[in-house]
Amino acid sequence: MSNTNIVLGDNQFGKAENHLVKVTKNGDRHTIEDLTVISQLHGDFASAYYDGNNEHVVPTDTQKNTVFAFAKDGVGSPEDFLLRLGQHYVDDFEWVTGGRWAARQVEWDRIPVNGEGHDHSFYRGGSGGETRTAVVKIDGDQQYVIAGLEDLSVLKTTQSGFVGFPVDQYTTLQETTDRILATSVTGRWLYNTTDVDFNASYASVKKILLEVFTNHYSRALQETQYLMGKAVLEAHPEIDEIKFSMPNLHHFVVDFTPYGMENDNEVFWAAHSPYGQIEGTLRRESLGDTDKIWKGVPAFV
Ligand SMILES: O=c1[nH]c(=O)c2[nH]c(=O)[nH]c2[nH]1
Repeated sequence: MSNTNIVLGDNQFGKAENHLVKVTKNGDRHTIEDLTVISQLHGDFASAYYDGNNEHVVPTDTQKNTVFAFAKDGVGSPEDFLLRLGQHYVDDFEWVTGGRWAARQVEWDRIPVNGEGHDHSFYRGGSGGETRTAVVKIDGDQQYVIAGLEDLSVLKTTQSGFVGFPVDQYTTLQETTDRILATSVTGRWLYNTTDVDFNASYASVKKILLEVFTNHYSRALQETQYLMGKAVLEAHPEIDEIKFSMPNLHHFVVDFTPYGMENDNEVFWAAHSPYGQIEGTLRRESLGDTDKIWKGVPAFV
């Protein structure tokens, strides 16, 4: 006989997709911060689920309002903003023990006019088309910060190959020592402290990812991913772990022989799907189990 007792397991609730744009006006010179925030609370909410008793239920509408109200004092960095937001709930509502707050931030760059960035007109920035991400989790007196980026598009036209793979009856792939390597980097990294200049750290991690992508002959996207993550951890002692998901965006050399022409790695068919999906975690060897921290964070492996 199966056990028919149904009990409440993990739960959280809040407001998603709070799209916030903060304009900071320094005279005529304006700046923009554009982020989409989700707020979710953890704590003693069992009686809401079991009995419809809402006395502990901080309304999702209030959580939405709080996101916008907190932006009045400026955002600064998504990580600091989420830490401030999250700690407010833990400090002000005794039955809230923690939660998960996350943001996706896009950049706006000044439109250049006569060689100068315009005061109040902007266009979408992010040189690689990426979106910055941040997640803050609070669990009692523990604060965890996971920063990241999504869809940083990179491509190199040579210095990449793929040889030495096993061959079976289904293998048609030819070995190559010269191919296009293209991917769209999604990564998240876990800080071991909150005492960080998060904007500077983000800029540095992005720079390292881009530099390492360029600076070696890639024998596989797996190797390139490892080198990118290793370089981040070596340069940033405040980061303990980094996770990646990278599509291998195949560029196939178009066969020109039916046209009596040669194609010397010049014309490619950029296939959209299917694509390889290369995922991995790089971490300090001494690091303990972090599964609890990553739980509920949109991630990969
Ligand atoms: O860098 C690569 N990694 C793979 O795992 C793989 N598999 C494949 O077909 N091409 C490639 N390229």
